[in-house]
Amino acid sequence: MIELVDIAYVRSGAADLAGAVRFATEVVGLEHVDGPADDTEPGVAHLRADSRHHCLAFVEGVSGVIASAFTVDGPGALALAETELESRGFTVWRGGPADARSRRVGELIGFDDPFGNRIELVCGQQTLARPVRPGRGSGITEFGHLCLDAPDVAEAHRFWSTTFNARASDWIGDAACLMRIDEVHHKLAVFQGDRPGLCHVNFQVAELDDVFRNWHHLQDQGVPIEMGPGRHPQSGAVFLYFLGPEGLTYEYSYGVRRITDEAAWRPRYFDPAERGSIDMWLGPTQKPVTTRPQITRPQVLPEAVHP
Ligand SMILES: CC(C)c1ccc(C(=O)O)c(O)c1O
Ligand SMILES: [Fe+2]
Repeated sequence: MIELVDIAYVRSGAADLAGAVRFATEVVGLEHVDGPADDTEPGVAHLRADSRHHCLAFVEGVSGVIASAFTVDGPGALALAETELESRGFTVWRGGPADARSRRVGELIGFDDPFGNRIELVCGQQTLARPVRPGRGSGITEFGHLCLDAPDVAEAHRFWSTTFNARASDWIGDAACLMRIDEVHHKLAVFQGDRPGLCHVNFQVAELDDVFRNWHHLQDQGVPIEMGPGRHPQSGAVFLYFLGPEGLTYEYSYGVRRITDEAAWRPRYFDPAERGSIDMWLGPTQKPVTTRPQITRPQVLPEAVHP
């Protein structure tokens, strides 16, 4: 069993790098950390929400998620994870110094989950001591969770809970499973989708007011709102989903539950057919825009693995 400590980052291709960065800073409210003092790397932009050096990286190229990353405890844990994954039949790629530098981690490995989502495991993710300088005052406090697409959610849960320490916090039938790796209700979610992909990235905001203030701001900017504001009955969070460039869906949320009594928590099973199972406020839950770019294979798999 491989112990995931936290989520680390999402790395995504961007056909229009400048446009993706502009949206992530001026609309979403992340910090663009690259600058003269940060050993700028051409074609790569790092976006920051909290003490992590970055939680979102855009790489100039074909749109679509490249990898979703988690931290493990250190080089020893990473080496054990590599052995464990290989013994389970996964082809594991070990990143070189340039890969690690670009991701601001000490070491990394990568593999494809059973559904084709590229996952990276890292150790030594760089922490920035200086306060976050948000591109806009959206109230973001933290990279909250990432949500992957998979055709079979129960199978995805089986994978994440047997290979890793992910535990189901709640289910929405066969539509979604919300999983925790620490006290936070979920840091990883899997949503039913025909193909692998990134369903959304989530950012926690400081106040309830931020969700509604951001909602107005996004509407003023003509940003497509995909769902919300509403309240998820699972985590109890007030949410807002919106569509950014490159087909990337962002979620703001406020008030995610923490599961402090691990032994007492039992996952609940919500029926996706019940009105209110996704939004207790009974707002429309059908996403108007569902154009997630297909993952970009040439960027996803290093040549060493797939010649
Ligand atoms: C609909 C998606 C998968 C979903 C459901 C519930 C929560 C939550 O309880 O916070 C989410 O964050 C989701 O993204
Ligand atoms: Fe979410």
